[in-house]
Amino acid sequence: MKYYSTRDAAVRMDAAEAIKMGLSRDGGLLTPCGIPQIDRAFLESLVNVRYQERAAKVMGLYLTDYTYEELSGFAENAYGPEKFDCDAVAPVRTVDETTHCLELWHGPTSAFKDMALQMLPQLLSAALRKTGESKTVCILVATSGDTGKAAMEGFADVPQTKILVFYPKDGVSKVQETQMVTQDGANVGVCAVEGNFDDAQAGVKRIFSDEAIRATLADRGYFLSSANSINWGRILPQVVYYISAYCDLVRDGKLSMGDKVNFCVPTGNFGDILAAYYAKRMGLPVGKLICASNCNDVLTDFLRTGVYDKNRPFHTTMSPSMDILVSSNLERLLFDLSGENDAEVKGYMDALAKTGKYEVSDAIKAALADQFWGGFCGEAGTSAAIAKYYKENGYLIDTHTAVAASVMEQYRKATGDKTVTVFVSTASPYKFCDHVLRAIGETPAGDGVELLDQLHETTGTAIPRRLAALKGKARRFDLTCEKPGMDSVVLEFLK
Ligand SMILES: N[C@@H](CCOP(=O)(O)O)C(=O)O
Repeated sequence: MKYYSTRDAAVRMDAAEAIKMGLSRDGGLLTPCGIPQIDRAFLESLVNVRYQERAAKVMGLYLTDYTYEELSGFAENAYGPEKFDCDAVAPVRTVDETTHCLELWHGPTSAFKDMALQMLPQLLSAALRKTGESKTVCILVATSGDTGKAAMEGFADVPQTKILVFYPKDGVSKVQETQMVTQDGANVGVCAVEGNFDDAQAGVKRIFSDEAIRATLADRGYFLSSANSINWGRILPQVVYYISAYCDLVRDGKLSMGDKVNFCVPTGNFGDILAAYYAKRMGLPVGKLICASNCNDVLTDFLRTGVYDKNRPFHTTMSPSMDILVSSNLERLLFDLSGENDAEVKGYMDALAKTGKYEVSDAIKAALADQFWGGFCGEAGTSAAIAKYYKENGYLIDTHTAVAASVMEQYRKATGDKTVTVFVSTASPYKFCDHVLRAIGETPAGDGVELLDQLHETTGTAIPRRLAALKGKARRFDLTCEKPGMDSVVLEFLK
């Protein structure tokens, strides 16, 4: 399987090269040339096997320059009991007969990003070997809260790698910030940016395409790559859990093989819901893909009108990981829906860069309407969903999951669709204790990690082990920069 760029389909490379590069030189996203198809027999073969085996089999369809033995070993390392607090890895929890929740936060940093970021460092290390690379790779990350910590945890002390994370100052939760600034590892760095996530992401992309910076770093023995979902090595491990959830529902008698299921995904950078889209394109029986946003509702408007317009206020919300107005992975979706038309996609992206806005073709609008449904939920609705699930189901969910739960209800009301629906739970409620406590009627007595015990004592739920260990952990990083200063931070980090 070869990979090409969404902005230049003439570019061709193996998976190892694509994972190593992270982003194509032309600014496009590296994407598989063709989507492998799975059939009923393939799905049946996964029903009664462990998550690790499902992961190796699904990823093997795309990573044809990696052996099954390699992928299977990586999956064992990534998803073992020393990393995940649950044997099922990504368990599906039943809420009622037609509603299930896919819990993706049982990994070391309590967010869904672990599902890919426990895998990506292994894929990348193998890619360095396979391509005979002698330079050290520096992973640059922009985060709105969860990716940064998960990437640092995955890459900490991995040989031939360094990792530098930029997060929006005042744009992540206190627990998320504490997780990042206390990270262990000799090869890690983190810096707050005076701006929002879009500023941090734009800065990272600008540095990637700056030839002068690349040349300077090459002289020093470094090259840059990404651990954001612009890297294909981030998306692919995420495809696995949609297929796995389907297999669990069949195994547990909640679905018959071949029945359709909807997925409702809390969405920011569009990587997670894109993974669900790829699972559907591969042949997984999926009905609607429900895209849930917080009050940064650019995707809701886009899915309803075909006009993407980021010229609107940026809101800082209680679901910070979704505080995004430029959703990078939409580009891969547009590439697929346009029939891999690189020129068309490049046109949309150029317009976005110039005017902050583009309108897709009628053909793409029709495909979006057929496959997706978009909705958003504001702050009051998010709190109400947390309270409802806790009081009615005894189920404690975080602020991002609550957005998905609320939008799923909106979808059902608007359409009357009775299809079995899985909403995706992307983070532990313990990462957002203050908002979760308030939503269930408590007054937070403190801030950040001080609230872990209060949430535990109020709800009787378990504090994730690694979050509990943050209490009293010393801060290692205290760096802040202005937006234009990100370049200097990179050059200083890689001196
Ligand atoms: N929600 C993210 C933002 C970056 O998204 P990614 O999936 O491209 O890494 C975060 O938590 O940082």
